[in-house]
Amino acid sequence: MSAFDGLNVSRETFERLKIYESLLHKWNPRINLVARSTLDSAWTRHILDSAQIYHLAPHPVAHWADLGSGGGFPGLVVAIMGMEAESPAAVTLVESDTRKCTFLRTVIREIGAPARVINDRIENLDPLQADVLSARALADLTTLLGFADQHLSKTGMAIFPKGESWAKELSDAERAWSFSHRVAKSKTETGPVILTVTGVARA
Ligand SMILES: C[S@@+](CC[C@H](N)C(=O)[O-])C[C@H]1O[C@@H](n2cnc3c(N)ncnc32)[C@H](O)[C@@H]1O
Repeated sequence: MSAFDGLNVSRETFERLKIYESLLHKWNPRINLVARSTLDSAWTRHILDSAQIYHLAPHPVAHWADLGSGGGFPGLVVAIMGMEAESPAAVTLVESDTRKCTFLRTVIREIGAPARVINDRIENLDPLQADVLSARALADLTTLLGFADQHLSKTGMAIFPKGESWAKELSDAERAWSFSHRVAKSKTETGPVILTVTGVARA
């Protein structure tokens, strides 16, 4: 499979993602944006893995917020993929690490992506009122649902990729939160899933 297959995007979007990938390779030795062991397979492990999250959202989306973005996964991939259809129209990336924020702003500027970066802790922010909220490798589901309660609009959808312990996280979270969910299998790995969650409220 070539890098272009598996994505189902235009040549222009593909070229933008390739610029992002090359900046990731350039910056990663100085700032640990992704684990060094995953850099050689960054296209699959990070870019394709994030691209599948884009397709799970109910487009068109006005405001997408990505929490704990790190090197931009999935939020910056989502912002780049959405440029042609203008969905999402705006992306907010929240990241507490200042050096990672500098990287994110550099990629955004180079590509002209419709994203802004908030360099702060999630807990400090006023409600973002996002239509879609994503977070990859940030926290357990119970904690993530607390963030969704704070930052997702009432009719919004949260999208959380989860590892093999997802079923246990789900039953733990159901003790503290009431919500509806769907489970989609990851297309890039066997075992992990992507949870889409709506209607989050305290149980
Ligand atoms: C394990 S990394 C995952 C990064 C990215 N989402 C990914 O999947 O590659 C978690 C990121 O969340 C950031 N982070 C952790 N807690 C945070 C908080 N409370 N507010 C904002 N950022 C946070 C960390 O600085 C780190 O960059």
